[in-house]
Amino acid sequence: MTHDTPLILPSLLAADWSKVAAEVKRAEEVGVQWLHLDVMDGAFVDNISFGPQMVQTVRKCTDMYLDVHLMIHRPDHFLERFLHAGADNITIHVEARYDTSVIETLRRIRAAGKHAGIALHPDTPFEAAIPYAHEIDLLLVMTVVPGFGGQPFMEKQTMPKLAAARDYRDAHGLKYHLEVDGGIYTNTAPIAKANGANLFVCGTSFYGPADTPQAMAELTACVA
Ligand SMILES: O=C(CO)[C@@H](O)[C@H](O)COP(=O)(O)O
Repeated sequence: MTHDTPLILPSLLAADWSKVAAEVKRAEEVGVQWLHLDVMDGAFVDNISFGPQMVQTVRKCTDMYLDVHLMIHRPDHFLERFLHAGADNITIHVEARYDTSVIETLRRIRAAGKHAGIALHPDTPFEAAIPYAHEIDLLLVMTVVPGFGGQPFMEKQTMPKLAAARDYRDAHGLKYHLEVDGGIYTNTAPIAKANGANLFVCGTSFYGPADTPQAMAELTACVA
C-alpha cells in the first residue's frame, strides 16, 4: 500500500472494552484493514489505557494490520513486548524519554521486520522529525493533545505541519504514510487529506455511531 492510499483506522480506545473481540469484529466486518491501538502510560500522557496484553488479545481476534501508537516513556524498554504481542507498526513519540535513542528504537522495530513510525505532539514542529525521515514508514501528526478521545481537531496548529511533512517527503523521494489522529470526522478528514494525510484514525466517529456500516461508508467516502 502506498502513501496515496486513504485508509480509515478505527481507534480501539473508543470501543466498548467489555466486548473487545466483538468490537474488533465490528471493524473487520465493514472492511477495515488497519486497526489503531493507543497505549498510554499515565506519565507521557495524563491517562492510562492498556499495554501489550491487549495488543496480544486483539491479535488473537483478527488478522487486520495492527497499528500500535505508544504514548509512553521508555518505549525502547518495552519494545520487545509489543513486537511479540503482534504489532505490525509501532509508532513512538519524539518527545518521549529513551534509555537508548529514537533512532536506535526505530531501527530495532524495522530489524524485527515491522514498520516504524514517529509521532509528533501538536506543539512539536515538523523539523523534529527530519533526523528520522529516512528511517520511518509512517509519520503521525497528532491533531489533538494526546491522551483522550473526543477532543476537537486542532486545525490551525497542525495542518501547516502536516503539509510541511508532505512537502518534505515528496521533495526527498521518501515514502512514509501521513497519519492524523484526534477529532477526525467527515468534516475534518477532508481538511487533513488536502494537507497530505492518507491514514485517518477515527475513534468516536467510528465506534460512536450504532450504524457502523454507515459510519464507515461516510468516513471512507469523505477521503476517497
Ligand atoms: O490517540 C488518541 C488520543 O490520544 C486518539 O487515537 C483518540 O483515541 C482519537 O479519538 P477521537 O478524537 O477520534 O475520538
